[in-house]
Amino acid sequence: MKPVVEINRLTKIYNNLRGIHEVNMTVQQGDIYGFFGPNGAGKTTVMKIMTGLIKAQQGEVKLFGHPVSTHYEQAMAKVGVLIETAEAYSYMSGRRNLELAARFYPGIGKQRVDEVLEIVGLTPFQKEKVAGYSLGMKQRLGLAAAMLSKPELLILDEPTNGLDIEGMVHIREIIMHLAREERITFLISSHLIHEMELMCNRMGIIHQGRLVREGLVSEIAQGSATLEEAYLREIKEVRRLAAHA
Ligand SMILES: Nc1ncnc2c1ncn2[C@@H]1O[C@H](COP(=O)(O)OP(=O)(O)OP(=O)(O)O)[C@@H](O)[C@H]1O
Repeated sequence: MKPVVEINRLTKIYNNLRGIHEVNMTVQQGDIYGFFGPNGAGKTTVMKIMTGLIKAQQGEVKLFGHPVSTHYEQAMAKVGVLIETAEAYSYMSGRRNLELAARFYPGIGKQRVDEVLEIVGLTPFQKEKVAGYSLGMKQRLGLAAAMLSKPELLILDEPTNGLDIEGMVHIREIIMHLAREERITFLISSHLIHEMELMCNRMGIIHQGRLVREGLVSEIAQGSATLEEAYLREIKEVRRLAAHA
């Protein structure tokens, strides 16, 4: 089966010489893929290139077999995106925001708005202004907007960032429900290893702009008491090798 996401030798170096170097990643259909790394490791940069928000200097991203840089519309046709905190018009209701977003997609109407509100648990609050929403509710509204077009792949950058425990659990439950019931493939970035452990089947670890490990979460955690311990061991080894290079 063709991978849903293929990233090949992706490189982008900013003027300050930070960025990402030769990143290779593969997401298979049905994966909940955790893209894990500390603050500043390069997760958002990769995701912005993947979704055409910025350009790479080198390398390629293919979504459903289509290169993003040359065949953007085909590549993004079955993709929903939530990058950084979801932006919404705060003086409008949650529902009105979704209705406006739905106008971008031909054939997506009020019925789909009802469906996505239901999936993210915002039906009771749909008529309230977004200004009165909690951060968790705003994130769920962003997730609802990303789902409007019935995507087969959802790319979520730090979807639980800043949320309290209940907010995190709620987002996680929605993601796992969608993966199971609607067969949506997920690429989710996070700097919270516990989230990866609870939610993802496969993961990639990015460290200082380089993908240092990719594989099944169960494989990566093997031989360690926790995934956190496995990660720390991995990074120690990367630093040891770098010191001897
Ligand atoms: N527009 C920019 N100009 C210069 N440097 C940048 C820019 N965007 C990101 N960087 C740098 O590139 C590196 C990777 O940043 P990026 O935002 O991709 O990391 P991240 O893993 O998403 O971090 P976080 O978890 O904090 O969001 C960081 O060192 C960051 O400071």
